[in-house]
Amino acid sequence: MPYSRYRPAHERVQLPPAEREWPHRRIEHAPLWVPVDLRDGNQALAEPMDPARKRRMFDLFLSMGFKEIEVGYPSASQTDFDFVRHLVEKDLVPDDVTVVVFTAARHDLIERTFESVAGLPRAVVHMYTATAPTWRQVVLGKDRDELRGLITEAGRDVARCADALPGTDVRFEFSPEVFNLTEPDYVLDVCNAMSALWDASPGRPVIHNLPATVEIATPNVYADQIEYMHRHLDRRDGVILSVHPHNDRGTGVACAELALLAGAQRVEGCLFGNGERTGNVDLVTLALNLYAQGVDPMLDLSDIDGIRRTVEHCNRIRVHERHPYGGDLVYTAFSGTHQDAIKKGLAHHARQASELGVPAGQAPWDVPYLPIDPADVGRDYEAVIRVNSQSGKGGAAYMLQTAHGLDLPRRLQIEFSRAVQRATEDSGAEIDAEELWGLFRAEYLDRPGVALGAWHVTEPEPGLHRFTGEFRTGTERVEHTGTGPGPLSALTRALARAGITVDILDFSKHALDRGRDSLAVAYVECRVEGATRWGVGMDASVLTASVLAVLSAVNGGPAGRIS
Ligand SMILES: CC(=O)SCCNC(=O)CCNC(=O)[C@H](O)C(C)(C)COP(=O)(O)OP(=O)(O)OC[C@H]1O[C@@H](n2cnc3c(N)ncnc32)[C@H](O)[C@@H]1OP(=O)(O)O
Ligand SMILES: CC(C)C(=O)C(=O)O
Ligand SMILES: [Mg+2]
Repeated sequence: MPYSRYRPAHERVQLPPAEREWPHRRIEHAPLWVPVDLRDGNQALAEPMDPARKRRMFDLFLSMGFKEIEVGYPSASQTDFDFVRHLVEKDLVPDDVTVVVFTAARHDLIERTFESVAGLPRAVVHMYTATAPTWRQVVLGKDRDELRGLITEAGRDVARCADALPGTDVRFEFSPEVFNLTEPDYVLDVCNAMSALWDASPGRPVIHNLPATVEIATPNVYADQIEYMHRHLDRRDGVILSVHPHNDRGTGVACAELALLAGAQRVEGCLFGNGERTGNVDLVTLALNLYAQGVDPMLDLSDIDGIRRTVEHCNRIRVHERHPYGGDLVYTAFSGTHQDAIKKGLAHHARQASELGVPAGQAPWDVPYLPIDPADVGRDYEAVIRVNSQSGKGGAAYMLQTAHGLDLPRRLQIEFSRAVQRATEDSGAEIDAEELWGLFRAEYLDRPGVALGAWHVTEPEPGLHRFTGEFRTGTERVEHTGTGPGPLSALTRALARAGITVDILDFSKHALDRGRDSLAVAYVECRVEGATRWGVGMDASVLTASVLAVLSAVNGGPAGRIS
């Protein structure tokens, strides 16, 4: 591969003088978020959104709490123009929301843009022109001064059109497209010229949006470029410094975050990172990254699957299973040690919440392998742990616990996990909660072998129990009696008389759910004919569950013979 054709970023970008405070800063509040899905995202779709899909996306933005929304490039297509008119004529823009319309720096396109917003109380007109050397020379055919002239002339057009639209409070946005490949002194000069022309002031700030149109360097370089602008822009308190990262190197999110450290106040991006080539920066990830640091993201992401469904419907592109925060698999652990840690972490979290006397959803979050509580974004815990051949004891135990209320003793978890591993290795597939339950039943509850007919336990004197019952295998039936200090020891004596030697090593039981009619489950670890294994019994009566558990252990090995 001819890698030497490519130049490193430091040869392509004139780096600004190094004045950097951004490495020492922290992001302590959310920036102004601006979704550009209806423009930048839409222009990258094989099948651009029709009016119905555009409307659905717009309504989603409102429900999530966006206050500034880029709604299209109305001079470029009739669909975009009509969509802006639809918003105006149906009065669909709430009082606290401002729409942004996008235009190139061309007189005819600017005029058409203003036609589209007539009747809106507020709008941002966003004008762009590429400023980087290759674009100047190859695309626009202009030198630095000529291009500056073209931009300022179009800026005057924009201001004139705004004056001619008295009912609409127009604010201005300028994007030096490919800012990140433009010489710092040149782009600073052009932006300052626009601030002067549009009279940027705190009461009517101008937005300077500095795109990494094509990502070409590590995020620290973008941060340096943004900090340089932040420090040197004229009328800084009359400028909203905005960023617009793309994701060509896969570091769009990092660029946006470092840019915020470097002084950016506003971020343009798309939900789940749709957009040209590898996409615009993903606003969902950015917002939830803040959330995961304890910062209010100022967006409602509590139904992430609903948001994802709408975005997938509108874009006709699916969100990847591993996509941060929203993918199907991102709150799921398959591997044994992760499952074990999550299971312990969730139990610890529940205990902490009850010690603090707060609901689990309010208690501080510190669960291994889960950066946020899946419930906060509308995910449930059931999907957190899934079982395949790489899963250990914890995963299967967690699934039996959440789906069926079973609290398996640790050594039983280990024993059952071997059966799970055999089953999943044979199939090569994942096992779902229903299949796991079927396997558990077959392994412990429905074991063939010795069964019990009629039986009863009496306590002829305190501390002495007598078990009498009919043991059956196939057509054989024998009745035996045994006595012992407890009902189970009496049972083991009766079994010994039937020719089966059983020692009880461990025993535990619990109710399956609260309430008087609930089932009881008993777990018993036995040495049967010299081999140690577990049995499980389930019944409305604790005693019956315990007796069945012993028989389950008996039946766990080679078929027992009774005599
Ligand atoms: C990074 C970004 O996302 S930028 C936004 C890109 N989005 C889009 O292009 C989507 C919609 N665009 C379109 O539908 C069309 O490009 C239109 C309708 C806007 C213009 O179409 P046309 O007039 O046919 O021009 P076309 O797109 O072929 O070429 C662009 C022309 O505008 C010039 N131009 C490009 N960008 C700009 C700009 N920001 N400001 C002024 N002129 C520009 C080019 O130099 C070229 O001029 P030339 O014809 O004299 O060589
Ligand atoms: C803001 C505009 C010009 C843009 O989409 C880009 O540069 O990526
Ligand atoms: Mg873009």
